Amino acid sequence: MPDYLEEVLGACAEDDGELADYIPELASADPDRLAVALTTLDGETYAAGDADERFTVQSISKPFVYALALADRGLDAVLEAVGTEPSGDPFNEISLEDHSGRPRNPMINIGAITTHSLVGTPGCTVEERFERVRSGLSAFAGRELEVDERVFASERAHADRNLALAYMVSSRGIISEDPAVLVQEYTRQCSVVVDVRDLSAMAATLANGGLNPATGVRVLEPWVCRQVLAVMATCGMYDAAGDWLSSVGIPAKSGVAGGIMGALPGQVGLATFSPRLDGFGNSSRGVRICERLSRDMGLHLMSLPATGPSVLRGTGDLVAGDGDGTARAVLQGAITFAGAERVLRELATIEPGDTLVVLDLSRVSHVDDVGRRMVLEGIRRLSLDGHPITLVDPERTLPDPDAGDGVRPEVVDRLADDAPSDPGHTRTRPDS
Ligand SMILES: NC(=O)CC[C@H](N)C(=O)O
Repeated sequence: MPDYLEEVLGACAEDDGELADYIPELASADPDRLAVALTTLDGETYAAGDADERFTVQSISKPFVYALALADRGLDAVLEAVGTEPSGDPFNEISLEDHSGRPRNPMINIGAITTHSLVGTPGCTVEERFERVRSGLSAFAGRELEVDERVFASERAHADRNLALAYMVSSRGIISEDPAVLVQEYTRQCSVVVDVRDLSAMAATLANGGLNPATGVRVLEPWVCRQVLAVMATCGMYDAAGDWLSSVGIPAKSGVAGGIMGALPGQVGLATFSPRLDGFGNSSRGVRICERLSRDMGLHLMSLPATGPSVLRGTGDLVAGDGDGTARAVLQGAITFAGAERVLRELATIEPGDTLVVLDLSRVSHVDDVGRRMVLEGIRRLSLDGHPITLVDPERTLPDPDAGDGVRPEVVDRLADDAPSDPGHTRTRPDS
């Protein structure tokens, strides 16, 4: 992986675009810095290039602060103030919905300024709210992040446009606090300092359903992650969001200091840094690196492998036992809707009767809620047809297998007549 990342940086070294200069301090950045990092969902981070270079998070803070607002106030309260439609406009436009006056989405400035006002418990002080933002961003990154006071002061002195946006939102009655204070605090949020390792850890936390894979800390509930990733996918790259989703296919967010952060749900978090920006305000080389990573590593959200058909091991047919009429299905991988449907279709071929049905889950890695409910419904119906059922589930991937109607299958670690498949790796029963 490190060699590959070096190779990608080499291939994307040519640069074009301009430094953001509407924030004077950003114009003094070294424009040639280039870095990439990638974090797996078991917490391994790979980095290449100027990975120790620090820069301000800028707009990449927006999805994370949106997440904190959702966690603190709930979906309805946040949706009342900020929409979820791509604006098709540049990041600093006055993009308000005509009918409601809401900012169109939380990834553009006008929506992000509004979102900042929703963080923390209602009535908290400005300082408490900012500490919630700072410590929240830090939890995503897995280390304590701080504000770059120079960039903060520099942007604060040139914040007329954001002030205009905040006054527009205020005039529509969406915020009730002083717009000047809100812009100041939003600007402070944008001035938090990160490097590419931080950003890729933050991205990996989103990709991992809210659990920081490096620290093991649960930062968000999965529903918040899903909401944030959906809005990133449609709005994260501003008026280039459609091109980005079709060419890269990774929910992502860029910042004017030159960072890009991308989170591919269930797979990986990644980040790039290169300060020169394209006409949309996205890092030029960062966009090219992400395109390449996506292409090389097959990271496009819309090209997921089929998981359903392979969930039944072997030919997929029920395996008849040693002439004793036992029906046995060996399941493997992740059981979500598509896999559970496949399992149910197979179980439905079993004629009513009193033969034993064995469902072997010892090779199952994960069962989601719908997979669990579907498998349990299959068990319930088999039981009503007269079959005793045994679940081989040494890892308890199917927690609390209560199928309703008083049906509770027998759960065993392995069948009595089964030799352990790999004596070197004896499974132990988790503490109950
Ligand atoms: N695109 C960005 O990164 C914009 C963030 C910047 N702080 C601003 O509000 O203008």
